[in-house]
Amino acid sequence: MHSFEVIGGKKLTGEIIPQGAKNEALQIISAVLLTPEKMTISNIPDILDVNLLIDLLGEMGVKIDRPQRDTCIFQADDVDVDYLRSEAYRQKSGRLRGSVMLAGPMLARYRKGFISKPGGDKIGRRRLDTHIIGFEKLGVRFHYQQEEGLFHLDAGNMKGSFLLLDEPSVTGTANIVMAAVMAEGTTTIYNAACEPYIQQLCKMLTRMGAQIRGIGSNLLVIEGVGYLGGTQHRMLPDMIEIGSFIGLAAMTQSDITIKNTSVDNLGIIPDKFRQLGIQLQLEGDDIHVPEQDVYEIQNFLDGSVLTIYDHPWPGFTPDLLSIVLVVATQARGSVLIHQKMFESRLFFVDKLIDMGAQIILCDPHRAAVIGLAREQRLRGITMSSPDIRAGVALLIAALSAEGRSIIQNIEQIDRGYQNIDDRLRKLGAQIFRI
Ligand SMILES: CC(=O)N[C@H]1[C@@H](OP(=O)(O)OP(=O)(O)OC[C@H]2O[C@@H](n3ccc(=O)[nH]c3=O)[C@H](O)[C@@H]2O)O[C@H](CO)[C@@H](O)[C@@H]1O
Ligand SMILES: C=C(OP(=O)(O)O)C(=O)O
Repeated sequence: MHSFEVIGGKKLTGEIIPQGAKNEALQIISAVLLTPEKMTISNIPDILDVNLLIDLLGEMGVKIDRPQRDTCIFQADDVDVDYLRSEAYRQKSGRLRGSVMLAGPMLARYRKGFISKPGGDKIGRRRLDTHIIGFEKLGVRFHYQQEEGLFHLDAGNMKGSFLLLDEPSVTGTANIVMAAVMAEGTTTIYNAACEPYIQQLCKMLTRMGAQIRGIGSNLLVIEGVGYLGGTQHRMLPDMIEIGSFIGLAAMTQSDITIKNTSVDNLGIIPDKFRQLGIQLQLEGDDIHVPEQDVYEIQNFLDGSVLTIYDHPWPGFTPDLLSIVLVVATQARGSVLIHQKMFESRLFFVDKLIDMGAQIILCDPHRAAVIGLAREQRLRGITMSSPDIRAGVALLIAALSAEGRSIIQNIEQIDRGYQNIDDRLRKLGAQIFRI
């Protein structure tokens, strides 16, 4: 188990390029199972979760050529369907959330699928009802085998249908779309997730020969086709990494330019940081965060205290709330952070409180932050990273703090941030892997 040693309090400067998007990569790489033809995927982030998924595909018999670290050519022309029942599959897939999205393409192509308890962040209940009920509406039969901890899915003859999802689940929508593109007839998915990563998946599937209308909306209409061919696809930059870098720059009083951010795909993210008083300058597709002494949290128009909460796209992503929370600890003013989707994602605030932050954890979903307006610095401490985004929030806190911090359990951070220590050192950060 590695840790990061961080000597805080240093201002950073320079340019940083965001990695390809983790959560897009997990969808796109699962989709290569839909065709026996070659799929060339680029801008793949070199991170634990994505590499695990690529390994899983390799073990299923998918041919993988990796001419560059960020590019893979996949060919799923000889897949071992039964591998998904093996103990090895259960072990590996249990380490990442994204593995659940192998089921949709497997059902489409082989009419069979298995879902074991997927991994991912332990941030509260993460149910799979939307996935399973969605498949069921397409005619898939399922049974849960308790001893194996495995959902067995059997598609027989999958038929398009009308689906009103009980919630716009991101991986659930991706899974159902990937199953429906090769089901017979028309599938209508209402209350679908519609974030840029789902849009990217749908656009790629269309290039492969799928027929999908309504891309970008919460109403997708899919006409099933009998065959999909190969294509090329490039991942968007990771919007959560971009948000994390904005927060990092503000909190450490740094001057950072985040390159090639695909601003049009960031939705409301820049505005949420602006509500915290952070200046952002858009320079083409780059975001420049200039050095700022104090940033002041805005109130709502009626003068009441700002609340920042998560909401399905185009609302604010839950994956950036931990970052917003940590950044608010050094702002002038107060904000209520309301994490509606996940029930165990705010508990890391006890570490920020130990560092000197003023936070009241009202309940598992809400934390009130009273900003210190830089009148008092946070103090470095030893802490452990509970999940991927809390891990980066703690890293940002440590980089801004007085003195030395140790962050343990950094495998959580490595799940989603590529060589973060090297990249931050290039900006002048004192961070060491120990
Ligand atoms: C691999 C991947 O892509 N992971 C992302 C994906 O996870 P994932 O697809 O697992 O998340 P879901 O969209 O299914 O839902 C996340 C949680 O929010 C709850 N929920 C969801 C929608 C809603 O309207 N109300 C509600 O309460 C769900 O019950 C669940 O507990 O989407 C999440 C929500 O953006 C992100 O945090 C994860 O990073
Ligand atoms: C919760 C996240 O990831 P996962 O769904 O892979 O656990 C995340 O990326 O913030």
